[in-house]
Amino acid sequence: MSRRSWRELDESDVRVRPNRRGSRPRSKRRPDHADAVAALVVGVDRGRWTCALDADPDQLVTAMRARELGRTPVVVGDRVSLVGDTSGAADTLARIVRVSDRESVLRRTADDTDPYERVVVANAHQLVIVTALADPPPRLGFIDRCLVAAYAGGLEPVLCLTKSDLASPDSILSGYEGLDLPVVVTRHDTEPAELRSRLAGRVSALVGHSGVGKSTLVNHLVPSARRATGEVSSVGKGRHTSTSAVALPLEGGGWVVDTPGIRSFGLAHISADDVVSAFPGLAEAAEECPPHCGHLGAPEDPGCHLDRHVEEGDGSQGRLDSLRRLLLSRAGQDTEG
Ligand SMILES: Nc1nc2c(ncn2[C@@H]2O[C@H](COP(=O)(O)OP(=O)(O)OP(=O)(O)O)[C@@H](O)[C@H]2O)c(=O)[nH]1
Ligand SMILES: [Zn+2]
Repeated sequence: MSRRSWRELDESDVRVRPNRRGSRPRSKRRPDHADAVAALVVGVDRGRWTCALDADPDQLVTAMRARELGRTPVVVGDRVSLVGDTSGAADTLARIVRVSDRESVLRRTADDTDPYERVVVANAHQLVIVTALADPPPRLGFIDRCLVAAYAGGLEPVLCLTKSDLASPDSILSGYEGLDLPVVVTRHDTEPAELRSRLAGRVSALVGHSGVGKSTLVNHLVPSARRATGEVSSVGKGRHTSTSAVALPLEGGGWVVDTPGIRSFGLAHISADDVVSAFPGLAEAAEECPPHCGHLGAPEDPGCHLDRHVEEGDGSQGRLDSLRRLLLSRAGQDTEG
């Protein structure tokens, strides 16, 4: 069975210019950029990329994309090579000449203003799904869609349940027992120590609907970021309206990537097998399934081997149920996301 991996789904791959047979070689030799320096993209704004040299938050440089890259997407989290003026001094501009292969990709979904699914964060190790326990009430469909996006994109999901002063996490927790999903519970008046230790030294993308307390959380984690929260309302200090991702440095190492405006994920291109492959044990069992099995079980997939696998005592029913709920959310049967 051939499994597509997120690597093959990377949009930068499909945009590679075809090597037209018979076209004359370019007269100008491509520079090899032996003097290029490594940097991490931490922000993108209208054709300018903010890059941290050697991923050091104290060495920020503004860069443009070198012409030779064409329209190669460069997003927050990308590891790039810079040439030119990398002093970071005011009004200087370095050039991005290379984008490294991505270790993971988080895509936002296509919408009315942009019909393409696009990678919004590259190379994040984890996806922190921020959900309030109340006000606004939790949306399980959103969590499920985030999980699918994380598994398919090569990120480890972490569920962060906020506003625990308003409601208990118990019922939500029971809904995710079947998954090996780390859960942290937070509230605004308490230091998020457990979350902080999960983020240390890693790149973590934070996603969540408006009002769940994501900015409050980010301000705990990165006080210098001063993300606008729901309480800020005075004119001129309004809530941030930026819709692009930004990486904020954690003290002691690691980055949190805030993703304002990104509320749903591109799942259209994700196959059932992409999701199943994130479930060790079930993934191997699925190799016994008939061709093109969607793994939903009867009536859709009556021959799915996963049912037999669990009946024979080799896997837990709860875990299979969780997997199937995710497969359904991928198939668009849940539209909350
Ligand atoms: N009771 C309670 N309220 C909280 C908690 N965390 C945040 N809030 C409040 O919830 C509201 C929304 O918080 P924000 O941090 O702005 O939420 P957000 O997810 O960043 O929302 P956007 O800025 O719209 O993206 C604010 O009024 C916060 O004060 C919490 O743990 N408990
Ligand atoms: Zn199957």
